[in-house]
Amino acid sequence: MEEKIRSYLQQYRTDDFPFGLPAAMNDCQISMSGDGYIVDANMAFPCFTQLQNVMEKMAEELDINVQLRAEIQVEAVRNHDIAGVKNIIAIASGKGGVGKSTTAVNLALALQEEGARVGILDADIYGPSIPTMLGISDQKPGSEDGKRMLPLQGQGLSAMSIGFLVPDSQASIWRGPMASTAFTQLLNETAWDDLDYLLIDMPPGTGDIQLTLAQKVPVAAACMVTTPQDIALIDVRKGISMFDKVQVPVLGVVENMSYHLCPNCGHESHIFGHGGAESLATQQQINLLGQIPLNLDIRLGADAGNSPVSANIDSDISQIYRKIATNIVRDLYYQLDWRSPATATLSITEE
Ligand SMILES: Nc1ncnc2c1ncn2[C@@H]1O[C@H](COP(=O)(O)OP(=O)(O)OP(=O)(O)O)[C@@H](O)[C@H]1O
Repeated sequence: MEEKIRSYLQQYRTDDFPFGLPAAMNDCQISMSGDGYIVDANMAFPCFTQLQNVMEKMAEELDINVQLRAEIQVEAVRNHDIAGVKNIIAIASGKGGVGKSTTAVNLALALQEEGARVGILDADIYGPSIPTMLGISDQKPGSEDGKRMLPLQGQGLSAMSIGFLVPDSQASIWRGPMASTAFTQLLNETAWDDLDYLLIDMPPGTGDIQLTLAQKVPVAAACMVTTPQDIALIDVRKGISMFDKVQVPVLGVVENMSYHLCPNCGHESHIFGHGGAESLATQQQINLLGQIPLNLDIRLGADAGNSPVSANIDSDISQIYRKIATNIVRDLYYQLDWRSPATATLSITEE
């Protein structure tokens, strides 16, 4: 039976496991326990939900009892010297107000639910909103060694923001170079605690500050957040070309406020237009990583520092964010991790 289980995992194919399960695993041990089996899976990217789905299908198809014990062991896809962080992912938008910060926080929490150690860095020097969204705006970071600040903890995430350090009114008068210096200090002088992923909530837009940040920070990849509206989509194109300039791969686009689902009758209305992000993704040859509805719980959660992702991990909203979060780290692994079977190997032979 152990062989059957291995072969099932080898042949299993979905978007998350396009080369079968072993290609996404660091290790897999199968043992017998009572009248069933235990699968100890060590995965290369966080994907608890998808893995659980595989196990349930396998139990049904092979007609066996299976218990899953999963661990996540992520590696850095890019070399850098930011201590305590493996991979940095920029969450960016071409324009303000599309829900970038809300999306960044909820994706960070979703990644955490999927098994990763996650942090979030608020690069929005002029309008830091992460402290409020995590419900920790009244806290101040401490330090153990007098050199590096300890990140604050909000809903399990390690967080750092200029909002913890100076009043809003003070940061808003800083000029570009001062703002980007403040940001690089926040990144370098925080004692990040062995994070698999650090999500950076980028300032909206594609001006000088954004370009400097994209250049200075060793970002593994970026994700763009947009609404389906034309004007927001035009700005996304600018964002993609900004990251292209500094050779940061853009994994894809997340469409926020994509549709509204009527809580009474279930009718889906496309308030800000329909299909925009999908056609943009096709044109720009990037992935549509997912679509998030306009939802009252998302707005209330962001205001109250109580995200719907962690408030109810089985809710539809939570599942949407968790799938998008897995799509992002999955693509990071398959497209950029040197250990991934999809990463080309280059061999040079001497004539
Ligand atoms: N999917 C959603 N459903 C309902 N409300 C949302 C959703 N996404 C974001 N919001 C709300 O939209 C407003 C703007 O969101 P947010 O602050 O995240 O935008 P932003 O793009 O980061 O803005 P800025 O450009 O100022 O940094 C907030 O009130 C937030 O609660």
